[in-house]
Amino acid sequence: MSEAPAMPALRARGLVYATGGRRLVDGVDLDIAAGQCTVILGPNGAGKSLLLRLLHGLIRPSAGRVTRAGGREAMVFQRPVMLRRSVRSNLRFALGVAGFTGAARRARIDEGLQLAGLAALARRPARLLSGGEQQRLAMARALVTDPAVLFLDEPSASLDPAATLAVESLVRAARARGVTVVLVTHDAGQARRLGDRAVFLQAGRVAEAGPAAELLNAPRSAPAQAWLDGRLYVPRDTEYRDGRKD
Ligand SMILES: Nc1ncnc2c1ncn2[C@@H]1O[C@H](COP(=O)(O)OP(=O)(O)OP(=O)(O)O)[C@@H](O)[C@H]1O
Repeated sequence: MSEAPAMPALRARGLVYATGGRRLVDGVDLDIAAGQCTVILGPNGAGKSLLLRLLHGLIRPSAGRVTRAGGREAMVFQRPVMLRRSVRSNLRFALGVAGFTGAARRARIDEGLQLAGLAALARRPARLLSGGEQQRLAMARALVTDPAVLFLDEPSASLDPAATLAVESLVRAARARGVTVVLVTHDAGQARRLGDRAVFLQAGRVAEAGPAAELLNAPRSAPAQAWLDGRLYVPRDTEYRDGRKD
């Protein structure tokens, strides 16, 4: 018996983002599997953050389109954006924007404090928390609104190893709740720990996509192989300014 393939949470077709005459995202076709964690990998400047913003709808594509299965979406950035209010108020405000009121909101505030491990600091101004605590709060604030899709742009890039693991356990909590996670990371170890699927971007294009374990353990494309080996990938037809060729 053949199973009907699950409807993707997001589908990008022919996605282009061009500015200043450069195609920074250059014809991306991608299905983001529902309920899974997709990691987006690639070197600096490959277009990972732009692709994430296009998928989330924060920026408009120059060409192509994103279709979505529906539901609420939330995004967490590398540097958490905290309101100048208490930890509790940050949760309260996000829940209000998402339409939760009354007892349901109060219950979710408590849940968020537990998720973030910040119940003891509920009344503290959020901006006085450590970077790791702020990022846990940002993740919990996103999760308590029950998003269908959670976009994460290098959520642990500025954090130490312990704080990174705390953020990763919140990603697992999201995944366990059935949230579709799309995670941009520079950390191959993190991609291995969290990724179900992986997409490798190079110069705005998908160089390779597939199950995360396969892409990370046995990459087929030269750019992904070079990145995993810690080498600089230089396309064969690259011309150097001094006239030498690769
Ligand atoms: N609004 C913009 N206008 C012009 N160029 C931009 C804009 N946003 C990003 N870029 C450029 O587009 C390219 C891709 O940027 P992007 O931030 O998506 O890369 P990235 O893969 O996330 O990189 P990094 O790993 O360094 O964060 C870079 O060369 C960047 O300088």
